[in-house]
Amino acid sequence: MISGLDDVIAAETMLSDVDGLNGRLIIAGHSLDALAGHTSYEAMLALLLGDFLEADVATITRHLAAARKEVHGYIEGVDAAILALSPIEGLRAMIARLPDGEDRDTAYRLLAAPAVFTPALLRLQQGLPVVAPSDTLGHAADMLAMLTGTAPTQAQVNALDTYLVTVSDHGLNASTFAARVVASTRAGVTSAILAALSALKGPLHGGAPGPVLDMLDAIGTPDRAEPWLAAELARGERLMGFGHRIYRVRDPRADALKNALRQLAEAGAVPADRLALAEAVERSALALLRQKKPDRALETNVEFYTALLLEALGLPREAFTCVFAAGRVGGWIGHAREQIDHGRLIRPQSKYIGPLAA
Ligand SMILES: CC(=O)SCCNC(=O)CCNC(=O)[C@H](O)C(C)(C)COP(=O)(O)OP(=O)(O)OC[C@H]1O[C@@H](n2cnc3c(N)ncnc32)[C@H](O)[C@@H]1OP(=O)(O)O
Ligand SMILES: O=C([O-])CC(=O)C(=O)O
Repeated sequence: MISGLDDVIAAETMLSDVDGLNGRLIIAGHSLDALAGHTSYEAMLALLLGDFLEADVATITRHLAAARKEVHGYIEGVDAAILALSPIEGLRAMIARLPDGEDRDTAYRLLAAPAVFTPALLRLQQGLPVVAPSDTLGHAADMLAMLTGTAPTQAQVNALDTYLVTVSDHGLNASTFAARVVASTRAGVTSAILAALSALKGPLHGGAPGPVLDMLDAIGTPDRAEPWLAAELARGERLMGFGHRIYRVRDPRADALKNALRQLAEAGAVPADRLALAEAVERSALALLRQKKPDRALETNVEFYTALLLEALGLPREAFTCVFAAGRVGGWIGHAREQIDHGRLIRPQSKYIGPLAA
C-alpha cells in the first residue's frame, strides 16, 4: 500500500536539512546548536528569507514591527463567531482575511499575523482588552507583551526566541508540503499559509503539545507515570510528544528546548516538581516504547518540551499550535517562495484500484 510517501524526495531546498539517523538539524546552513539560544527570530528570518526580502536583520526588524501594527488593524473585525472557535481555528479565520499575493508586503503581514492575532484572540476570549503592538520591542518580546499586557523578563524573551528559532523550519514536514502544493498552483502565499496552518493543527503534527500537558496532568505524580503510560499503550493509544517520521534518535530540538526550559527554571519560572514530573514521564515513556516496539525507534520529539516551555511562558495549552505557527511561518514562506521561484505545479499520480462497470 502507498501510504505516507516515506523516503520520497519531493523538493530541493536551501532552507533546512533534517538528518534523522544522526539527530542533526541544519537550518539555513547553520546547525541548530549554533542557532537556538543565540539568535533572535528576526535574525533567523534574515537567514531564511533575507534574499527574498532583500533586507538585513535591522530592516526586517523594522518592517516586521510595522507589519504587526498593520495586521493589528484587522482585530477590529473580530466577531463572536471567531471568538467561539478554538485559538488555532480563530487564527486561521483571521489570516483568511488578509490579502493574498506573492510579494514582500504579503510575506511581512503573514510573518506578523500569528504573533498579533494569537494574543488578541486569547485576551478577547477572556473578556480582556487587546494590547496593541509596540514600536520598540522585538518580535518575541512584543508577542509576550501583547499576551500579558506587561513587559516580559529577558529570560522569557530569550525562551520564546529560542522556541521560534528552533521550530522555524524542518524539511518537508506535512504542513510545509501543504504550503508548497498550494504555492505551486500560484494561488498566493496567504493561501499557502492557510493550507499549512490547517495541516499543522492535527494532533499527529503541530497539535501534539497541548495533549502532552493533558497527559502530564492526568499522570499527576512521577510514581504514577509507568502504570498510566502502560495502560494507554495497552489501549492502543499513541503517546504525544514521542515518535517521528524522520528521527530514529532523539529529536535535537527536544534538547534545545529542554535547555531553554532549564534557564527559565533557574529564573524561577518553572516549578521544580513540574520538571521532575516531565522527566519521569519521559523516562517511563521511552522505556515502555522500547519494550512495546523494539523494532521501531520511538524517541522524544520536539513537542514534549515545547509543551513545558510554552506553559512556563504563561501560554494556555489550546494556543500552543498558534505559537508553533508563529515560528514555522518563516519556513513556510521560504518554501512557498522556493516553489514559486524554482518549482512547477505539484501533481503526483494516483493508481485507480476501484471497480470497472461491466
Ligand atoms: C512537530 C511534529 O509534527 S513532531 C510529531 C508530533 N506528534 C506526536 O507527538 C504524536 C505522537 N506520535 C505519532 O503519532 C507518530 O510517531 C508520528 C505521527 C509523529 C510519526 O508517525 P509515523 O512515522 O507515520 O509512524 P507510524 O504511524 O507508521 O508508526 C509506526 C509504529 O509506531 C507506533 N507509534 C508511533 N508513534 C507512537 C507513539 N507516540 N506512541 C505509541 N506508538 C507509536 C505506531 O502505532 C505504529 O505501530 P504499528 O506499526 O504497530 O501500527
Ligand atoms: O518533520 C516532521 O515530519 C514533523 C516535525 O517535526 C516538524 O514539522 O517540525
